[in-house]
Amino acid sequence: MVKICCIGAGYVGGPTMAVIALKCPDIEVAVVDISVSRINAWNSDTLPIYEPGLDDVVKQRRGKNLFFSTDVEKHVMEADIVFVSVNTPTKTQGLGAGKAADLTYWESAARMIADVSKSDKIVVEKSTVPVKTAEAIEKILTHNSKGINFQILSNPEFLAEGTAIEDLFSPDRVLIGGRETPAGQKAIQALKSVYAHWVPEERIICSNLWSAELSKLAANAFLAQRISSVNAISALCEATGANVQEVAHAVGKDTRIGPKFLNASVGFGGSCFQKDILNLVYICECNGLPEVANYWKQVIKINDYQKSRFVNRVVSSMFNTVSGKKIAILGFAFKKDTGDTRETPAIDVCKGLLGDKARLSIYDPQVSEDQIQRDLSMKKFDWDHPIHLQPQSPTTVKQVGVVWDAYAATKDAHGICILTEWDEFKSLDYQKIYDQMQKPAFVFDGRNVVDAEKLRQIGFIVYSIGKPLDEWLKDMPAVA
Ligand SMILES: NC(=O)C1=CN([C@@H]2O[C@H](COP(=O)(O)OP(=O)(O)OC[C@H]3O[C@@H](n4cnc5c(N)ncnc54)[C@H](O)[C@@H]3O)[C@@H](O)[C@H]2O)C=CC1
Ligand SMILES: O=C(O)[C@H]1O[C@H](OP(=O)(O)OP(=O)(O)OC[C@H]2O[C@@H](n3ccc(=O)[nH]c3=O)[C@H](O)[C@@H]2O)[C@H](O)[C@@H](O)[C@@H]1O
Repeated sequence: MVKICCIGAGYVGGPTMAVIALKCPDIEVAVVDISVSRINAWNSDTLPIYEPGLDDVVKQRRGKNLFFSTDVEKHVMEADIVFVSVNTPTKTQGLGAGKAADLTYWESAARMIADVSKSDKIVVEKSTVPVKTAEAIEKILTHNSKGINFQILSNPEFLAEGTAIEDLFSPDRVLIGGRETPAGQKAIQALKSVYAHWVPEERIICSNLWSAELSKLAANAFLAQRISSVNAISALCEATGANVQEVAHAVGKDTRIGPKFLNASVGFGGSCFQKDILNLVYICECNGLPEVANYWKQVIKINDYQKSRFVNRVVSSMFNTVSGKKIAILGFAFKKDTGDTRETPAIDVCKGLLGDKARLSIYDPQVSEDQIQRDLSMKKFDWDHPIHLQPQSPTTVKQVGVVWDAYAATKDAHGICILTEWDEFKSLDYQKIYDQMQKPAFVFDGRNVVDAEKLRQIGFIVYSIGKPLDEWLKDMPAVA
């Protein structure tokens, strides 16, 4: 029986391996991690991550051909194929701080593989890494190996959170990069035969190592660029009276452009877009390409602009001060159908409002109070480290309350900011909410989820990203 071991039981390692175990009953899959609490959760009824459909897949295969363990070395030693899906955060100190990928966790995993291996192995980069990382990993593995043959493959993951299981069941493509040598090609075929259990052959793309590594960074950069493009247009829409949804619809009808990923928003979040673009920028700079670096940097600058533009709009609309005012924050996760808050735009918006001395009452159906408090007190990029190595927040942010219901969050509030597009926010009883709020009552819809006209009829002053402005808002320009 082929044995697979995956180092890193996170958002990628857990779901990816669970699906491989489901689709390949003839393969034994072990997912290992240094975090005891994460592995305990994977072995319990409450999985460490919320992802639609995941519980079912795990329950079907756990204990049969899917195992979660902290015995990292044993499972690596026994495996034929080792996936590495550990954190690759942005460096916060030293050379390349604020941009370059921190490969500490990757390097320690590679060194451990070299130390414990007693048989030939295929080592698969599942984490998103800088282009040319495979070369460095090869050096680590071959330097310490006692005549053992390691083949390195790049097999980046393209799943999106919230739809991870769907994406894994039916991926647009699976990308496998390897060395252009007979041994490299044989390794590619071995990994291809795993995916071929359920992915049609024409969707499995093979390439050289560097193309595979770079394709992942490029794909995320292109996706984020679309959002920054539509968000940039949303600012112009507000200034001119155009409606960004109508513009996006018209633009997306061009089959060369396509309709997906054109939703204007308060900004993109998530663990990867910003991190991967910063990484791309750094690689361009290191390769003497400052113009290319600056081009991609702009995608992040527009994203930061969009978040601060939103905060300015809230403050300026409310007579240029939110000091002491209660603001309800509906939604904290970086998108719907996930409890993940990594780089969520809600963090920057909340910090911006707190900077203006607002009192916040936050509700998200999937995010705990502890998580929100940690997010609001953590330093930028600190979140992207194994949980037990993250700084614990010594204090809680006093002006922040977390409640378990949208009605409690909005009671006596002056304004509401919708920051995640949870479906339930579309069908709230807004009349009831209006009745219990301070007047004038404001809704700032950062995700364009509410029916603005209906809310205006109730009496709300409504701001929707990229939509024609209320007279009230026109009179209160948001100047930083
Ligand atoms: N989250 C996502 O949707 C996607 C993430 N990626 C990439 O996949 C990689 C992993 O991301 P996530 O799964 O989101 O991160 P995560 O933080 O959820 O999981 C990483 C896990 O690796 C463990 N770990 C770190 N060093 C270890 C070591 N030496 N030995 C054993 N375990 C170790 C950590 O304890 C943690 O549980 C990153 O490079 C990310 O860019 C790629 C596609 C999608
Ligand atoms: O490398 C990764 O981590 C993953 O990053 C993204 O997936 P993810 O971050 O999980 O979620 P997305 O659906 O891409 O959303 C990212 C952010 O963009 C925002 N977004 C998305 C689409 C859109 O039209 N507008 C918009 O503001 C979302 O609300 C969210 O904050 C990519 O979609 C995945 O292909 C990739 O594998």
